[in-house]
Amino acid sequence: MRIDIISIFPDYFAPLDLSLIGRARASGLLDVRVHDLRSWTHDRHNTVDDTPYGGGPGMVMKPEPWGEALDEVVAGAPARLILPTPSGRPFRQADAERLAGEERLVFGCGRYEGIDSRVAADAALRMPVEEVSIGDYVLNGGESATLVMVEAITRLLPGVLGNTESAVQDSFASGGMENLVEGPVYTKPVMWRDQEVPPVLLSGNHGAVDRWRRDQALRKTARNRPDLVGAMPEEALDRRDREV
Ligand SMILES: N#Cc1ccccc1Cn1ccc2ccc(-c3cc(N)[nH]n3)cc21
Repeated sequence: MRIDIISIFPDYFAPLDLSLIGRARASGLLDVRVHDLRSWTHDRHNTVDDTPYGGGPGMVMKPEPWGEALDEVVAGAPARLILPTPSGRPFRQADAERLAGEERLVFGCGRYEGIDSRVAADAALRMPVEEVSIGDYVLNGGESATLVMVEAITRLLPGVLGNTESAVQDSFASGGMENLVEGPVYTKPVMWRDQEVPPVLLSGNHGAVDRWRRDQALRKTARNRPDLVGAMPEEALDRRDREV
């Protein structure tokens, strides 16, 4: 997969040189290229913003640098443009799985009060464009949202997670009945500050461990994410779980 990121803060993406994504890039498994939008400005001050038509607070990102940047970065090769924005469609695990199947993604990171709306409209003449929100809160720009989405997407690519991790068992399994959050996890020592590891996990009884883990996940989901429990089909809850 090739990912291009366009931003006025390219250094924001230094974390993509680290850890699993950094290793995947170094091994050639993943091709991530970060571009400074100001490379496509032509004035002395490298201007990327201007006042909003119709008045209002703040500034809006000018369309010209974006148009030239996308023309050069995409360069006719099929790519999907992802534009983080507070007003976008919610980004979910199912979107991460869907986008992990793409050959090329381009992330356009806005700042100020956003990017001139004609940029998305013009790009949509040549490629699929998605305006996406990572949550109902307002960030200062698209960079953090892009880091979140790039991590959620690329961790699903074959070979990116090491042998000790697995995306298969992740919670938020999209589409299946197990719309559950992760339950508690434990490791050595068996006793720590007067807290012992639940004995079932030491029993070697895999059936009992699986049932216990599912029960704990249901309880945690009911406690922290009642919205997910409501969406769970009745048959997914056995009699014991209905007491949660
Ligand atoms: N647009 C806008 C905007 C509108 C009003 C106030 C502040 C901003 C800042 N901003 C500029 C670019 C940009 C990109 C993504 C987000 C973003 C995404 C999520 N999920 N929250 N915030 C915010 C962004």
